Amino acid sequence: MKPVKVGVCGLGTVGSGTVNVLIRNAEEIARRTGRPIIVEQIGARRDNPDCDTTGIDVTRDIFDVANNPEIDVVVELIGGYDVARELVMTAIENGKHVVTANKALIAVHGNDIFEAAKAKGVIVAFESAVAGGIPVIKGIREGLAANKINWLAGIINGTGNYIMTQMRDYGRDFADVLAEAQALGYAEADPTFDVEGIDAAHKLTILGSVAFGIPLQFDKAYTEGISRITPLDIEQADELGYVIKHLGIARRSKEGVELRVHPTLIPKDRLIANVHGVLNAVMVQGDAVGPTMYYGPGAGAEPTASSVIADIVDVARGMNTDYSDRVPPLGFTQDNLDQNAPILSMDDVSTAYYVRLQAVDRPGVLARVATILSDKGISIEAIIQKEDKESEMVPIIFMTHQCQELQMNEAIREIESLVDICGEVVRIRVEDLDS
Ligand SMILES: NC(=O)c1ccc[n+]([C@@H]2O[C@H](COP(=O)([O-])OP(=O)(O)OC[C@H]3O[C@@H](n4cnc5c(N)ncnc54)[C@H](O)[C@@H]3O)[C@@H](O)[C@H]2O)c1
Ligand SMILES: N[C@@H](CCO)C(=O)O
Ligand code: NA
Repeated sequence: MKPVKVGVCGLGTVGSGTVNVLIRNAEEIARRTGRPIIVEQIGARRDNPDCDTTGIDVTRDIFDVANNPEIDVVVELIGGYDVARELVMTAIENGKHVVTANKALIAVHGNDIFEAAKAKGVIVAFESAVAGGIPVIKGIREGLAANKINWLAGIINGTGNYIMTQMRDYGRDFADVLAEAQALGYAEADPTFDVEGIDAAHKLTILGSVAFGIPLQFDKAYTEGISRITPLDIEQADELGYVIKHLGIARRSKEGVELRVHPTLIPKDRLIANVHGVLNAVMVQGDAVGPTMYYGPGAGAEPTASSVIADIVDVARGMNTDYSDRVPPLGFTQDNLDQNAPILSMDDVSTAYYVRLQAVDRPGVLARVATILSDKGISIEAIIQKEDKESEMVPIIFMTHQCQELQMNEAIREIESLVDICGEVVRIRVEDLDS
């Protein structure tokens, strides 16, 4: 059979990993596809010492690849929004299939890209864009196709999980661990995307669309990062039987769809609470199957290449079929996407909370705070008051039952205005993730 000719654009961490694994495992991959997959051309600004490109045509202009009539599949691994969009649209316009690891691109421009791909009858595949090496897109889109999915929750940024794990287990400094994650090739070109939850929100947007059959709506996802998590809260959570994880949560109810990324307290005995370092995990709850979990490396050259190549294999198998016989990009046919499902604002979301405040150690303070919470209809599950003999300030922690975020925000504003409360009230959402 004719070989499938691939053009790889971008020869950084993922690009070099992809070329290396395609060459190393060429025989094993061809045993699966029934025909060879060949790296026909590479578009790279510069050579990469981690990748031997001997015998491969290397061009400095990635658009040479998108316009090369020999090429069947353009693999976009340059990252970013604008040039990547232009490259992918050019490739589609030229009738080429596209594989991309770029979650920013799919989350923000995916609806247009999928429409263009449909018009041209080409495949756009993006398994590596979410949770690196874990086949979670395929797992949800194909493996759970029988289910009505109720919710999913995932640790979907390897860099962030790596930082939080190193801070918690070794007391290491945030900036040091971030620099290490960058050196290991885990971080985004702009690492604030990792730390402030933007990368996780890109991935969550994609997961939500694949789970619920809704258009991609990154602009409506709520995003909160990990940069304000303190060692004190990590320690307090631990004492209370919780781990703090940076989660992306998508939930569907009759009110609408929740799409939110934020630090979250999870009971220590949940499997997902024990996912550490660069590892990622996504829990998905389907009505027929119940809770499931997908686990593995969320970043890094070859784990990500593993998913990029799985997509190339899918293209090799599907490229000669009719468009309507293929798995649609989001797993639901494009004309059956639910255009009207509202994405809830964070004010309308209900969760339980961990609330920590610093109060002057004077009689009546605790009662005043409890009264504010109760006036807002927030019921308290536990109060923990710490003694600090060195200071006249005491830390107080409230664990609450579920309440609406709007009520909690109002309560926090009132608590912060009390004279005996010092500084900002810390609030971290709590999720049980039990069923
Ligand atoms: N690193 C990971 O673990 C990982 C995992 C999953 C997904 N991704 C995604 O994969 C993509 C690539 O990430 P990476 O970590 O390999 O980044 P990287 O910075 O290591 O590599 C990107 C490469 O593309 C090149 N490039 C950028 N613009 C170019 C242009 N116009 N012409 C030619 N070359 C250009 C850069 O010079 C660089 O070598 C991103 O979308 C990223 O979000 C990365
Ligand atoms: N920067 C991303 C790469 C994988 O998508 C992460 O750390 O998870
Ligand atoms: Na994946």
